[in-house]
Amino acid sequence: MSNPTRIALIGCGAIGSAMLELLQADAALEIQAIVVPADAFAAAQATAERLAPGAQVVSCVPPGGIDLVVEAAGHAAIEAHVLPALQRGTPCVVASVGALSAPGLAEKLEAAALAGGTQVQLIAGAIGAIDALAAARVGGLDEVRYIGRKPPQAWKGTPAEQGRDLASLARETVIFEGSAREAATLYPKNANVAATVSLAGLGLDRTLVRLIADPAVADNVHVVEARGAFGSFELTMRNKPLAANPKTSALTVYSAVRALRNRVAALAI
Ligand SMILES: NC(=O)C1=CN([C@@H]2O[C@H](COP(=O)(O)OP(=O)(O)OC[C@H]3O[C@@H](n4cnc5c(N)ncnc54)[C@H](OP(=O)(O)O)[C@@H]3O)[C@@H](O)[C@H]2O)C=CC1
Ligand SMILES: O=C([O-])CC(=O)C(=O)O
Repeated sequence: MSNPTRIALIGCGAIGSAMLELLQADAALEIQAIVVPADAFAAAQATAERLAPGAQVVSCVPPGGIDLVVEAAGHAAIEAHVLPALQRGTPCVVASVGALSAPGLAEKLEAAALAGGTQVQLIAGAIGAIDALAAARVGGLDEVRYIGRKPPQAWKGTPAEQGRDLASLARETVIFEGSAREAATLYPKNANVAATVSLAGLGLDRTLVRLIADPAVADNVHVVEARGAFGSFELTMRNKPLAANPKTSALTVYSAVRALRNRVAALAI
């Protein structure tokens, strides 16, 4: 049997710890390091002892002995950890796709990957049909719309709280309408999907986004409507949120685990 792929996981929150739980079963994938800020060390150590006893908890991706980096931490972690890893030649898998809404960051990621002779992979995360959308782009797209609908509690700690009490919303309320770039910038923990849909499709500035707080739903509901030379599609996802973070859908965890498993699988799908 070949040596396992040695992984550095950035972030040990709702996504990171759920990934560790699932990856315990994968002999071909070995968590070598868990990268978290100093104030999250104790909690990450406790999680590592339970789910990845061989992993060291550190504040930076170790410069050697890592074959693959996976980010599940938030936008700031891209500049801090993903760019340097790419420059060193380590491939990276990224969940915080909304970070690419910052001017110049996509170009910096490409330049770092080119300099390191490696690749950065943006996962589909909480949304589906990214393969279909990216393929449809080849033939030309006319319009792509994305609607993100979540329960009011999922919008806590975001600009959606300005001028309204989320807890007392009686009916669905549009909290944002605009471009995917603005959505991903204003809602870094809630609009990664908006960025992913736009990067696969019409781009951050031409993708129309509506975000809704809806007391009538319990799931994170994502709708994509696309039209172009290929024809059209409408996609609705009703994702179960993670108990540890209602902003985040469980599918994001499965998408990240799938990305890692596909990197070592003899047959990938
Ligand atoms: N592509 C997609 O579909 C989706 C993407 N996401 C992205 O995934 C990210 C993580 O989600 P989730 O796990 O639910 O969030 P959590 O807040 O539960 O966990 C984030 C973790 O990352 C750590 N962290 C924060 N900043 C850094 C940093 N600079 N370096 C290393 N670790 C850091 C946090 O530490 P501490 O506790 O100290 O802050 C925490 O351990 C989100 O911020 C979002 O950007 C989320 C949902 C869907
Ligand atoms: O997990 C989800 O449902 C989507 C999400 O938070 C995001 O787009 O950032």
